[in-house]
Amino acid sequence: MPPSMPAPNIRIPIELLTPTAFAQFGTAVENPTTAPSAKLPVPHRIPPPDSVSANQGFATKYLDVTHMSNLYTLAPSKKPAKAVMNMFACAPRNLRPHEPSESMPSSWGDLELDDDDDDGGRDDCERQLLDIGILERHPFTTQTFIPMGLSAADKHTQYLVIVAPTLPASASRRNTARPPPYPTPKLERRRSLKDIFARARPSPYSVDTAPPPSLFSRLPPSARPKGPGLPDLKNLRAFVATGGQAVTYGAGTWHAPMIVIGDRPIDFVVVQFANEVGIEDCQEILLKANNASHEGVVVTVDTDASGKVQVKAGVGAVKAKL
Ligand SMILES: NC(=O)N[C@@H](O)C(=O)O
Repeated sequence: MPPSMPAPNIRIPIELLTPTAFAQFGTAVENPTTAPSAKLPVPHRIPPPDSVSANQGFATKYLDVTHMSNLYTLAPSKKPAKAVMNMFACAPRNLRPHEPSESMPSSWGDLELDDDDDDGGRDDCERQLLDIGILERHPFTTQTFIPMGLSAADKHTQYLVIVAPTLPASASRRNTARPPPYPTPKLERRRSLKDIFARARPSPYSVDTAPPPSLFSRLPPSARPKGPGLPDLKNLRAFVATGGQAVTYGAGTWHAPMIVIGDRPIDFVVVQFANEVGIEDCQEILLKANNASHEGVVVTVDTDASGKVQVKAGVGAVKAKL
């Protein structure tokens, strides 16, 4: 049984998955010239500078669309990892009917998500609730989900990418008995006095030398491990992705197991590193509501008459009462 942590009573609105909005958690991979979130209309978009012509001019090749990190050299077991491609065939989730609650406002503030009389009651829009009872992370690897057989225009089947920032380790310590393995860069070997004098440069102010760039600072920001702490549930985010997008969770990013919304399953090819040491490959935490009458962490899922998930926060949000 995975360890658990207390969960606040909180309802989270859905945002549109865009590379910018998702940057602190990993990468949203999409074709920049056709992605719905891009600012310019499709005919006015030009390929970004890091693209090249390929296949005798019949293809545009976008370079390095996502980064894969393998941090297993820092794992306690020292067991090497290999690159793996698995397939997750994900069935649609059961949502529960909307009902008002006394949840605290999400980090977006009170978006009137819990009133009886807003969208939840309208004929052309349905509001349902998704309970989030578990999060997980892969401390030593990125993990990329690539949906198959789903069109960018598919309105009936979409997927949710649910992620949380990481709390500082100091705020997390009292909650878990023994901290699970997490990559920690090795400190530079203490230098001998002989080394120090051999490299000394006269300086009127200091004899310190600049610290060596750490292993992590050389990684792109989205790929850097997030720290060993617990998930910051009050700042959990829920993004809706289209079939035209893949998503990479940065190493150590807390996330919910993949959530499919709609009427059919989605198959994902999932690319990551793994060394088959359970606690190094995947760490889970159960979210337990503080009190039996509380519902815990809940994502509010609004769908229109066609079943398309509505964006209620961030870029492209449709305000309930406009
Ligand atoms: N994200 C998800 O659905 N599952 C995993 O990350 C997993 O490795 O089980």
